[in-house]
Amino acid sequence: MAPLKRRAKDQAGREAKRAQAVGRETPRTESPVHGEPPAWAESRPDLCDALPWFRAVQGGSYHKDGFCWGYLIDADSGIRSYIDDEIVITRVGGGCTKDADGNLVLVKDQDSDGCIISSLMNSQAMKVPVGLVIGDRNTLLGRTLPHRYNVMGYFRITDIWYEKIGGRTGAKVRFEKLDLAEKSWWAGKDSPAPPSLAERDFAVRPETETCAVCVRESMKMYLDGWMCLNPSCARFWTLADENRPTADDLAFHPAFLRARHIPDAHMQPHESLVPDLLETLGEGSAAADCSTARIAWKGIVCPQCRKCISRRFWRGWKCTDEIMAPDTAAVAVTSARPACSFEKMVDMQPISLRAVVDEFELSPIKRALYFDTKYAVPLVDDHSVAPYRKLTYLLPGVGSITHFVANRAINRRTNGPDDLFRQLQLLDLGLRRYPLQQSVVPGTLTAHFAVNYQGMPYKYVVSVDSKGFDEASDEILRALGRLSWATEQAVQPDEVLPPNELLVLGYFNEMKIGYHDDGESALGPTIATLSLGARSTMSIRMKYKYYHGYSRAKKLLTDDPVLAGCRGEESRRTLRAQMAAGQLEPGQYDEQRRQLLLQTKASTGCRRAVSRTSEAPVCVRLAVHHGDLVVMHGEKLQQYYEHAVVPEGRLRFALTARHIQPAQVAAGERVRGETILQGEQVYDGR
Ligand SMILES: O=C(O)CCC(=O)C(=O)O
Repeated sequence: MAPLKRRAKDQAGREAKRAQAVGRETPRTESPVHGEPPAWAESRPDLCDALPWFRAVQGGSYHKDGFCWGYLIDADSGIRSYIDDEIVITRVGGGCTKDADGNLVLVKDQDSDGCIISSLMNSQAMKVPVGLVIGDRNTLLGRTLPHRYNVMGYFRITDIWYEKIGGRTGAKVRFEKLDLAEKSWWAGKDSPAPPSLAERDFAVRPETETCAVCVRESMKMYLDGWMCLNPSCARFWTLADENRPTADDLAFHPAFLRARHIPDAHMQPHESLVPDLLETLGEGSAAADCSTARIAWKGIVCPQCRKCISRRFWRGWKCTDEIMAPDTAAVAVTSARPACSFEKMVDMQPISLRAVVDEFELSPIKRALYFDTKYAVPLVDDHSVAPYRKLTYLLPGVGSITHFVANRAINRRTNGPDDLFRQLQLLDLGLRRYPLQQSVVPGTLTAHFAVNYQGMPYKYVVSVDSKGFDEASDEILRALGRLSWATEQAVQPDEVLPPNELLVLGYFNEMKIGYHDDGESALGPTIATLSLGARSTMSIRMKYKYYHGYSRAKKLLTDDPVLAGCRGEESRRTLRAQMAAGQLEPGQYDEQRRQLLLQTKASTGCRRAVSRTSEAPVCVRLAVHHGDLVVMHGEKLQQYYEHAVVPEGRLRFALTARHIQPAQVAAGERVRGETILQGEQVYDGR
């Protein structure tokens, strides 16, 4: 085989592999495009993180504040959709569901009350250009698109109208490219240049006719004849030739497709198509100023290869990354494209505690505590671990949560929380964001940074190699000393398993960790966390299935533990007792539970009205401050309950220590886990 031909064959094979790896059909061997998009992405979260005009991680339209800002044209643009080098005609989303073949079908009539339609109408009326993105599942264009998501350009909305689609009224929109002077990058390779502006006939327009019934004008959009396009008219979507049974095979009128609007200097987009976030963040001290701000952990468009990249690293952005979302990683492995070397690391100057803590004197002499009776009220112990205040929340038969409340003396002590907060910022801990394991949108990253020392990969994210404690700094080991101390204070002596694993989480402004549990099989039942920097709120609630007694798929629990505070608790407990006493057959038990839980509208025995689909109410809520320690104990606590943490300031660290059963760690790795704390690494509780 001639080398060139072989290369082409290899390329086609790679394309096919790539498509398979990301779960798509093999792209048809379509004609190539003429150029490269000004920005592109391999995952939807990357795209939306980097482009302010397209923040919609789901759905085809990004609309906000009443306007439509961005639109995605992907696999299914609906019947009578159209695309060429300058025009896009597509369906308007909303009111659809997927049929058995995955095609979107309208389930209700669309009208201008819908937020997508009204946002498009507003953008048209107020001359707001809309950014268009084309996905490589679009087959209408008939050309091979270079990336999964490709930014096309800014378009104006020229027409929004209604058609009859599958017996329903559905809206359509026509976009026209704003810049008619330049050849579109998605035009066919070697295709002729577009006519110059001087050569164009801007007068071409389809004819309009007035409906004899509703007296409204409609354009003659279809070659097959004029129709009234007013959905409230009796003549809507009816060709003059009424003998035609359906209007499904209509073709657009050439004048409708050829019509172009004279460029309008006043029609300017709100934002750049490819924004330069890095330039706005500045350099040196200016950059340090906002290094943890919400805007500083948005994505950027790589200035070298134009890929949209999320901020995965504590210190900045890297275009090529060894850990990616499953679908994007597959692309990286099989893509013929050489890896881009671009990276931008920010000068992260330490942030003072003053900048993240709102309290007048940073830490209280002794924290005054108030407990909202909406949530569990703890046992308060001011003596046994003074100077800490010890708050214990007991979940009978399940476990406990112990909150060690710090104060000024504890925090200010040399190498105490105040020092640790600063020291951790000076270290290069290797914190980064990972793709969430279970996420509706593949490639979604955690909204916090993480690094794991020894042991089990962090369950909340994809598996990652952890560092050994032999690589841990003195600061990390001192934190581990505090966490070991807290574990010993919170747990009965015969139940203490010393922590041998530590997870550091870092939160910038507006970062958080959503509801999850820490119940990995190889982990002991105790989880201790040291909190540094901004205050946070920790919420604990029963998992959905234990609260309701059935899974989200409405499958009854086989073994219902009937936890205190669950929905319909008393009745569920009675039924379980009857079943245990042999008064109910298993089938009767299930039937009665089904009636109680799934067939009644509202639950009984709850403190608030709940629907059959709502999440369990928060049962324990902790205000966790700088220097505080929280210990969760009990295997069942992780099995039955879940927790979330939402910080409030510009920077927070959470250091969480757990015990991993050594048998679960590969033999060669165990030595890395030895944690012999020395000298001041051992904490004395002061
Ligand atoms: O940020 C925190 O305080 C808690 C982190 C957490 O939930 C975890 O490590 O599982």
